[in-house]
Amino acid sequence: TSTTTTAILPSTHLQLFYLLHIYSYYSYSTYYTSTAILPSTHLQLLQLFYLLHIYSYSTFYTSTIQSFFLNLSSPSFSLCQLIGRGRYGSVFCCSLDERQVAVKVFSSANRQNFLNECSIYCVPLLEHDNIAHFIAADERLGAEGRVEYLLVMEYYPHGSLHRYLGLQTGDWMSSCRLAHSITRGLAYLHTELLKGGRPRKSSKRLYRLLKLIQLRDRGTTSTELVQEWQQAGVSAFACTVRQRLLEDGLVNRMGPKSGPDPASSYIEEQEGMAKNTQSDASSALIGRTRDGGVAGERNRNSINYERQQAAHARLPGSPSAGTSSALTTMTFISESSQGHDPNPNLHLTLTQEDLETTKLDPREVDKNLKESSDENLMEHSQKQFCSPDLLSPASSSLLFPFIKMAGEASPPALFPLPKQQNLPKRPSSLLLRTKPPKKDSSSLRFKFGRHGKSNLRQVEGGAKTNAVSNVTAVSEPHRVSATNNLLVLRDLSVNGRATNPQSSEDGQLGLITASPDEHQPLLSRETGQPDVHTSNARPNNNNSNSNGLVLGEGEGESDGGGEDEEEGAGGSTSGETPCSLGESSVSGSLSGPDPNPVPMRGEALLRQPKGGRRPERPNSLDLSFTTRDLVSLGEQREVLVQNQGTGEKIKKRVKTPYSLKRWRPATWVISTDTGGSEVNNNRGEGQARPKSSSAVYLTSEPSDTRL
Ligand SMILES: Nc1ncnc2c1ncn2[C@@H]1O[C@H](COP(=O)(O)OP(=O)(O)OP(=O)(O)O)[C@@H](O)[C@H]1O
Repeated sequence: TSTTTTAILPSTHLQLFYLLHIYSYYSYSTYYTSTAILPSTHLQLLQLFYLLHIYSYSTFYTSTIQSFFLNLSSPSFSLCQLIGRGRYGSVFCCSLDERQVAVKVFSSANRQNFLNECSIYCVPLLEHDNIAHFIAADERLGAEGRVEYLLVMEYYPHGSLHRYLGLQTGDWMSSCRLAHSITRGLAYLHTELLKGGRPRKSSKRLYRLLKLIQLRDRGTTSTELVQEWQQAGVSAFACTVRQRLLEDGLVNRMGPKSGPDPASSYIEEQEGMAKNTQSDASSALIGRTRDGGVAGERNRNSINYERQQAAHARLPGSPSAGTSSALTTMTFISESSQGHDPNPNLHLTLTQEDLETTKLDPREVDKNLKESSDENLMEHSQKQFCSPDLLSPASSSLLFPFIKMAGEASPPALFPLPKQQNLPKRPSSLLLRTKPPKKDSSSLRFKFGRHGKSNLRQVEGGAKTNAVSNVTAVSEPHRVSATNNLLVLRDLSVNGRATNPQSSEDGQLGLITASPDEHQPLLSRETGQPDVHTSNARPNNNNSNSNGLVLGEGEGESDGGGEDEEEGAGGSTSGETPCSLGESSVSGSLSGPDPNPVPMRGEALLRQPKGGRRPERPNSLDLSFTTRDLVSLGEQREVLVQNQGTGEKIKKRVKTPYSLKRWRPATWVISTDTGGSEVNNNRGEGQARPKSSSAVYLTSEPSDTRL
């Protein structure tokens, strides 16, 4: 197909095609499942590939088969040398277009076996190194004027495995290689192509195409064929007729939803013929029984001899009425047709001859039918491709080589391995996405003040100023983490409000999902606290360092932030206005007795503009973090580390803005050090934990941006 496709596809698409070809080896069989797994872009590519593949196949087969028809029917083509003999035919080595091929010749009596074998080879994607390559099929008149069927395959000089092993002796390694190649082919056949023996739609189409070509009279339809058979007095088996009808797409494999089934009508006709003529007991005229009221428990898809006999017994004068031994047909009936399934009529009629010749085990057939259901396919695919450790060689997935191959052939970002769909749930951690800074995000940026600017930007502006002053003016170890806390502080400050963790009452750590006072307005709780700075000075805080200093810094910076007029307005409502943010957060973050707390960037960020009105609640919470912030954080941290010469980790607790409390995640953890331990000053012994604030944990390394 690659050759064919090369001619079809523009060269620019070839590379993509090959990638998809590899990709398809493990995704094609779960094509429908993949719709849930694959990103939409990949899915589109896969669909494109799928169409191309079908197209290339049909083109390939049409052209190849037609050319072979010409050659096979030409007198130059002759069966040269007999190389083997199987149960259903003899195999010859032939020369065709100066190419050695193996031609398996079926007698007319083995026509059904010929069709079966053709149907296997016509399955798309059957191209595999370890599977014999099918070339063409045809029928012709043999030497004695009898029809014979030809199956043309690639010639393999080593012959069958049995013959090879009989003639050769090999060492251990070559035996292992041999076993591996065999199992690869088998695994490919059994796990990816024919799920339970049911051909796919595309294969059905190709199969039909092939069979139409095979028909001597190419224009013959199945209806005409049936008539032809009837006129000729041919006693056809029901399965054969159905097979023909299936080939031409006149019936569905699953049976019609309503209306008469052409196959069954034909079978009924045959039954009528049998009833009228009462002549041919071996004419295989058994159809389905239509009595849905057969008493007793019946197994699903079981062979129902009783029904069979009852059906025949209802035929007056049927020769089989008294001679059940004359029955040559069995009927598989899907019992789901009597259940709730609206489209259940899975009627597979198999003759006794079929069962004998193909050595079908009814239980196996039943199992395969069940396995071929969509649910089972889906389930199977889920197991195959959604295992948590698909890439592990230890995985039991037989497709591992393909997955591995696909993973190697394609960049992981381009073709991510299928993962189980994540159901939306409350996150236990938030991933800080790196995205380019937006001009304005209406979803979470609040509009404060008269300037119409987002609060965030105002704060950021102030933060930069403060950060510079911090870096230059101070050299305290804890500032490292304080600067890193900017990630969280910024996000918190977006909402213009933070709660004081020290003012909490219930002692619950912020790691819990929801606080008991989740629905209580923060204002009502904190109105008793005239100033948040007062609450910061509570003695239970092991971080209660120099609130006054922090306050002083905060005020100074607030002034510097250019929000004086708003600050004045917010003075009376300091408990609810954002102006108290910075102080509380900084006071929470500075660990240990620090006599010289210094303004930090995070502190400045928390210094919110004090608007005359409360901010609106956000419709969504964006905790995105720009790469620019990361870079700046990293730079500032380096500077601070150099200045301070220590890597002491400091955690910072901040107040949760009231507007955030309703949407905050269960835990906000900034884990900037994968290996490092968290510093959590909320876990202090006997320390009163904040009632409504979220705990923010920060470790030292700024490289990881996982929140
Ligand atoms: N493509 C081929 N290339 C070379 N030798 C072949 C090829 N196909 C078949 N043969 C030879 O012909 C012999 C008969 O093959 P055939 O397919 O008719 O029967 P089988 O596969 O051995 O068994 P069965 O009768 O169940 O199909 C094989 O044992 C093998 O030696």
